[in-house]
Amino acid sequence: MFNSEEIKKRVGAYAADYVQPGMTIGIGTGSTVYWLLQELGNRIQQGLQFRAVPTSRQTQTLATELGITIADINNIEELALTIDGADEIDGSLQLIKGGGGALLQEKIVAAASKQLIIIADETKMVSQLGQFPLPVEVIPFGWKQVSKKIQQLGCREVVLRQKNGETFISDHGHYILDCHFSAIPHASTVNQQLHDIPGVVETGLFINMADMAICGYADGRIITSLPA
Ligand SMILES: O=C[C@H](O)[C@H](O)[C@H](O)COP(=O)(O)O
Repeated sequence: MFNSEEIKKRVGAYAADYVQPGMTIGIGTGSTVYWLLQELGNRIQQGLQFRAVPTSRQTQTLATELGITIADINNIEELALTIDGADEIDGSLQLIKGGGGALLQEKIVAAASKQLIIIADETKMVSQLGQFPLPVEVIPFGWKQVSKKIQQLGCREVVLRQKNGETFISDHGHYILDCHFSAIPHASTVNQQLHDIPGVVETGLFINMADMAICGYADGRIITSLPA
């Protein structure tokens, strides 16, 4: 049996096969993507050449250390593919993302990509989204007003994200509200309702964006799935 870190490592390495010479790709953020980056770093040593748009400062720093050529998204027509992690994945490959606070840049990069491949361990697969608190990125001004409006949508608790005893600030200078819905049966509707609240910058709901999920299991299986 494989432990959680080993599963992430195996899935990250597996997904590296999708990166072909000469591609310009998007690279996500998080502890699963960490292992993808390590494998891509190995392959660069063996001669693989590609360019990447990172989805966070954290990924940009690590990618640069590993010798990955960084591309500016504004100079690119379209990305061949993006590989990213997720916090929850349902059977239709609708996602909750943003546990690491990178949802805004991740969504922009995913939207600029022909294909979005999600890498995850089995704990991320759910029958319905919403157990994981939904991250919503908001501008700091008036965040309590925004929080009240989110509660009016049926969210039982909204928590201003903290890190090391201080308010978490995203790469783009925003706050993150972690929204405890318990269940999100109509994710597309909730996504739209959240976007309609003034002050909301982006939500962690990635609706109809993922083209494939690569999921690793403790027993060693790695299963790819397409939207149901
Ligand atoms: O903001 C973070 C991202 O959306 C991550 O992709 C997500 O939180 C999953 O990260 P991990 O692979 O560390 O569970």
